[in-house]
Amino acid sequence: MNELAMMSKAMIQERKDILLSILGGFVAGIAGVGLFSASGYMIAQTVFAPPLYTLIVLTSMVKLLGFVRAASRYGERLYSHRATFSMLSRLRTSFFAKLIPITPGILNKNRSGDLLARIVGDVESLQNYFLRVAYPPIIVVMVFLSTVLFTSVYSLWVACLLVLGMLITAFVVPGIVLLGQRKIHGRVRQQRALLSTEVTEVLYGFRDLKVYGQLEQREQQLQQASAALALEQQRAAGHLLLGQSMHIFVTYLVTWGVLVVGAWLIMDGSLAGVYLAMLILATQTVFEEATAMAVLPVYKQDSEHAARRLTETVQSSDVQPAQPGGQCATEQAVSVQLSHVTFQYEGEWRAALNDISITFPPGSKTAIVGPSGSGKSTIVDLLLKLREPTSGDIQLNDVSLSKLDEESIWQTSNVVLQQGHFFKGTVRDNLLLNGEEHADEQLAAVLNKVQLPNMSLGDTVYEKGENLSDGEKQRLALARVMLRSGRMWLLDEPTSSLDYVTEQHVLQQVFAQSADDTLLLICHRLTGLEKMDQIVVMDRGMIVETGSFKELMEQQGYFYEMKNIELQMIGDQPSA
Ligand SMILES: Nc1ncnc2c1ncn2[C@@H]1O[C@H](COP(=O)(O)OP(=O)(O)OP(=O)(O)O)[C@@H](O)[C@H]1O
Repeated sequence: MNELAMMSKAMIQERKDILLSILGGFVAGIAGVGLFSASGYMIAQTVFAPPLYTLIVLTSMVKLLGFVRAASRYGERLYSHRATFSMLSRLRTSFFAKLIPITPGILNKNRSGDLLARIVGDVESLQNYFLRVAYPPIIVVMVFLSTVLFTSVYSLWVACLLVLGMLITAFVVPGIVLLGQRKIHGRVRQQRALLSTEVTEVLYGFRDLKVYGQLEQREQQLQQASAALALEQQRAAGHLLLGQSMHIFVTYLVTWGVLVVGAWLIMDGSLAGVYLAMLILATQTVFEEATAMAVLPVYKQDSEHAARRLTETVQSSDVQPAQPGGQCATEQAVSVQLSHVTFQYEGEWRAALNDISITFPPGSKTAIVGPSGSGKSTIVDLLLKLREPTSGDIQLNDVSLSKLDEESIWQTSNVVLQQGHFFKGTVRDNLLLNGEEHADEQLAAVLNKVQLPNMSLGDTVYEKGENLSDGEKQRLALARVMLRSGRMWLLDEPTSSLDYVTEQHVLQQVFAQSADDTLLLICHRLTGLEKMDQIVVMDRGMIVETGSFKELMEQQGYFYEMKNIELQMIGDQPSA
């Protein structure tokens, strides 16, 4: 199965532990068959009052085999689980490595709860592929062939009966299990993803659901999803039980068969009666060792389904994984050039950006303004290589983004996104997100610059910055960015929640620090734009005007109208 190629690759890397676990499993299986055969033989021998030394040898053998069985079973479990956990860790690492560069595309398509279920549940399920699908059959076949060889020394009929029983165990029972399994195929996984999705939606949207009076209804949906998952889990468990029960049935059927054939052979004189108990116990033990075969199809399908969902996740994105490329020079301010850039979100009928061409010279300060939805934030996403343009080219320092390593772009960028994320921890943790070293004095100074003098570095920040006001979050995001040394500033509405005075003070600090750098400021408010080198006015994915504040006001076009409306709104006199 193609989807499981990643699992096979991981297994090859753990081949030493895998070989040791197969060896351990084989020795444990053989020792088990030997142990019970020797016990059966010993019980039968006691009837004939054998010499003491015979009993001593048999008893010692039973004890020794018991010890070997326990020790090798322990070894098998130890190495197989060690291999499994190493494989899972490799899979997780490679899955995350593929996932991270394509995250924007993935979040477009998957609900976060479903994604969570995939990342945690599906990767975890793959452990069953090795532990219950890949290596147990190898051990079963080896132990079984050895047992058939052993029984054939005493009776070919018994050996044939074992082969017949094993064929039923290996093909008929799993076949029946597989038929039923198709019906419940993947339903547990789907229900789990659904429940995870419902839980995240309720957690994220708790306040809105409460205010809109929808909480009770969503709680009911949550309970329904939980009940549906429990039902599917019950069905799946029942199905597993059915497979195991059928296997036990076959085991006893074959054991009875050996008893009948053995009795017949004894009467016939072709088998010594003392061996009958030994053959019966050997049969029962070898079939017990093969229990894994009955549930193998269930786990095989489950692992395939999990692998398919994981493969789909990392394939289903409009963004290609990054190819290592050139480095963006950090010692100089960055020049940015967009040439005929068009971008369309997957599944959208309208382009978010339509044939945009614009240059931001090194060290320039540009404001991008325009109505909501005009494509301003999309430009930032494209510049950060979080998305690829549908057509056209973007160049940083005259090098196409497609040739630049995205890490190097991020390193040279000081970014404040519209919805910056804050992590559970302290203010210090959230400031030091970039991994750079900064003394507490530096951190406190930067908090001062963004007008957060009362916030101390040890203050707790809740997940998503729940305990901070929107204005505090924006100032903390600006403080975070001011600790970086990038030469390209991309600020997407960084002060939209601040009052005018605080906004001007904070922006002044940002402009002072970025004096020699290229800066792009996306904003709705048109105040304070006089000092920008260039203002880009956007509407419906297109650039409708560019120029300095003075030029645009003189043109009396789109920007002039916007400015007048703003002045009227705040009760100022419209411009002449
Ligand atoms: N993830 C997405 N999937 C599909 N369409 C999107 C996505 N993000 C944005 N869009 C659409 O792309 C267009 C441009 O969005 P963008 O966020 O760039 O606008 P904006 O000018 O930054 O808006 P705002 O000022 O409200 O932040 C909008 O029509 C929006 O609906």
